Amino acid sequence: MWRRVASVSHLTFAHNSTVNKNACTFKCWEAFTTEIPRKEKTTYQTAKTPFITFVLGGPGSGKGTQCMKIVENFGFTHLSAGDLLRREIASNSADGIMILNTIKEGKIVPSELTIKLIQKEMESSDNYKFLIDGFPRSEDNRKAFEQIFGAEPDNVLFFDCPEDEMVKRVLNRNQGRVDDNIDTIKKRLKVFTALNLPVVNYYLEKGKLYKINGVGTVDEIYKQVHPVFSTFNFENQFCSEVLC
Ligand SMILES: Nc1ncnc2c1ncn2[C@@H]1O[C@H](COP(=O)(O)OP(=O)(O)O)[C@@H](O)[C@H]1O
Ligand SMILES: Nc1ccn([C@@H]2O[C@H](COP(=O)(O)OP(=O)(O)O)[C@@H](O)[C@H]2O)c(=O)n1
Ligand SMILES: [Mg+2]
Repeated sequence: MWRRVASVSHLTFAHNSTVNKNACTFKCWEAFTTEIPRKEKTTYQTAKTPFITFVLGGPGSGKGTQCMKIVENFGFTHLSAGDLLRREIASNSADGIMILNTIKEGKIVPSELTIKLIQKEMESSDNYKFLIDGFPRSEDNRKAFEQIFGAEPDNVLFFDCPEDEMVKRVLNRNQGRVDDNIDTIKKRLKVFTALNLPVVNYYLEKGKLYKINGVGTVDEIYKQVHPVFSTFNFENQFCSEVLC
């Protein structure tokens, strides 16, 4: 029988990443000593190192839709940067108006703000597998994430979809979003090409990018996505050190 004894602000990042322990959260679990005698070796099950996937693609390329399927099949926690920003607007926070105006213009919200929202979600999660959807949307987003978290993603999905298909999907999305109109979509597509594609190329050069053809049915597209995750043995992704 296991019980959670600590949830402190450290997440240990992937084995191949620089570790900034102050940025994150880990959970440790300890056996009830009354019920299970302590063994010589260790009685601790250490936290699993976070597994981070960035999910990139233009507006309407299907990021959110495919993330839902990855969640169902692989138990990831889905963090959509856009959803977190919209939640911030809805909560009437001090930054709400600025975020709303930025989204209406199809521009990028200051990186520190978006990262703070992502970080908060990760710290309060019991999970260690995260899909970070719609982030990083610029080189500034990417560099700020690396600086603040001291870590890089384990892998990056990129949904490659022609503009006319993306426009069609966004205009039919019907979620009442302030940016799902033709004027804002045109601006978002320009921002995507100018600011997000350099991030895609950065991860391509690093060998971390999985380019997915974003045209086809949801299931056809997911058939390309599934093998990206089925090759990982998540169960063995433990911390390399004893943390508590
Ligand atoms: N393969 C697909 N074919 C047709 N429509 C799709 C497909 N994938 C997603 N959609 C629809 O397109 C819209 C945009 O998808 P979404 O997942 O929200 O994209 P993104 O998060 O990249 O903006 C949604 O209404 C969604 O239901
Ligand atoms: N990293 C991010 C992600 C989104 N955003 C803003 O939020 C908007 C909507 O993002 P989203 O990811 O929900 O959009 P979709 O690609 O899902 O259509 C973007 O157009 C940006 O204005 C941002 O500023 N920075
Ligand atoms: Mg989305």
